[in-house]
Amino acid sequence: MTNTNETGWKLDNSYARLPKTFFTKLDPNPVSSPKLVTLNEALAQTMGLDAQALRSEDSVDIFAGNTAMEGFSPLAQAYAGHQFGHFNMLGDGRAMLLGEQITPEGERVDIQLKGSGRTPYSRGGDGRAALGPMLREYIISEAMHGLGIPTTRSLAVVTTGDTIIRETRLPGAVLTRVAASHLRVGTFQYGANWGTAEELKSLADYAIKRHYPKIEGDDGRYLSLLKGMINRQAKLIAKWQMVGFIHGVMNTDNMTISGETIDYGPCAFMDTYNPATVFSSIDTQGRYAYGNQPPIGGWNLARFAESLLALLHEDEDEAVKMAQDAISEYPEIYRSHWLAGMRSKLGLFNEEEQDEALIQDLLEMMEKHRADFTNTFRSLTMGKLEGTALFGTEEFIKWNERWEERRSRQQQSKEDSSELMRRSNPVVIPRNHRVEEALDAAVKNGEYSVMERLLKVLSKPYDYENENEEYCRPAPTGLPYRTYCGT
Ligand SMILES: Nc1ncnc2c1ncn2[C@@H]1O[C@H](COP(=O)(O)OP(=O)(O)OP(=O)(O)O)[C@@H](O)[C@H]1O
Ligand SMILES: [Mg+2]
Repeated sequence: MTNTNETGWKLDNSYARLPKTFFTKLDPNPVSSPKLVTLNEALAQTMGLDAQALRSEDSVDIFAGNTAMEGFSPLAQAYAGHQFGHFNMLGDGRAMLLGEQITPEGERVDIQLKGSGRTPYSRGGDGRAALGPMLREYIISEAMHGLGIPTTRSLAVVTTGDTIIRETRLPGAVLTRVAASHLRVGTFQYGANWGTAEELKSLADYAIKRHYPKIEGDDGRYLSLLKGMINRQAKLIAKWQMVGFIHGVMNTDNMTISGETIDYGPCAFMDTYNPATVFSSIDTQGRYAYGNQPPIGGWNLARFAESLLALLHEDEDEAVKMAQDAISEYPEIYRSHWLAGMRSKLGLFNEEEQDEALIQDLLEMMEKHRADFTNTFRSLTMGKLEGTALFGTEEFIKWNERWEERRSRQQQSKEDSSELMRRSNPVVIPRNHRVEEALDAAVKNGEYSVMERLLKVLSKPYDYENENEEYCRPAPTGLPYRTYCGT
């Protein structure tokens, strides 16, 4: 047990007060020689934690799961999930929830270790994680935060000193993840399938209290929870589409109730615009391709709705009807978030009926001419029409005239419109080859400066003052980029 007062930990564990079916308490699961390799000082500060104290041996032992914090017993959460459409019992097979930090702002955030060893939900797995994938999660989640997209955060990575065995032998690591919570659609699916109606109700009320407090105590709160989730997920997925983020494994256990992006396993950012883009080596059917993310979000929300049926109405037919009515609104809700995002990317404030056609026409040309997604919008923002064959084509020149005309048909000035574009079109994204370069240096050579530099650039992705040209270039063409779940 470690006394943690000096560090600034102010922990609670409200999750442990839920019915016991939702978790299993765990003992620490020590690793041989933990070493802190990266610490998110800015995040630590917003959480009321002292960065210096977090570097101490005692803190590193906490990050490694070697010791528990005073008065707290960690736990593994139970959940289920549809993985590539197939329903399974899952749960934290390689993670433990340490507790919830109450920040100086009064917010409650989960502190969870990922890669911390076997749990009762590990099935055949070793409960461990490799250094590369944990650093990758750190980089991409922090990049998402920089982009202004709701996401779990990364506080620290420690190496364990132990080797883990995958296709090769790899250095083991533990990531400390910070999240609004780790409640997933899969947590509700677990509650609906393996819990009693009362237990499911406790879970739903708990989720409402943490994430939808405005509806707490309302009579129709479970339907409001469903509608709130539909809106948050529609908004989240629209934001992913705006920056070309491909999650890669949108199973229902990887969709949060808070509306944060979670699980940075096989995700990656699209370079050349093509809705069929898939990076994950296991997604052979393209289920989670860029262009499929919006409908898959709807599919997952339908699974969430199913898990709530018992709470929606005592009459089953009535409950099904309520769920269906809510779910049927998702496509339109998503579309309005997507349109709003795309209008901003094109510097448009007001709404005109022809806007969707204007946007679709640009996207179609980008696909045809294999234009880089991020750099096309960056060039449009800067008014520097170079860098892609698209800009030289007659069809683009015509489109450009239409766009200019459309921009002039609004009250706001051209300068305001450009400013909106600068806020909506990132200059830098975590380019796949840049991420790989940073990981290579860290994992193979223990050299973290490449990653630190990358993180710094990614923390200000809309900074048009420093163009960071070398971080903007797409990968040299070669083999298609492949990602792996990293389990
Ligand atoms: N090495 C492992 N040992 C035991 N269980 C594992 C291991 N890797 C993954 N799992 C479990 O397999 C399931 C699906 O894994 P998935 O890749 O979605 O999650 P994850 O990356 O481990 O975690 P998270 O969703 O929390 O980011 C989860 O229940 C996870 O805990
Ligand atoms: Mg997962």
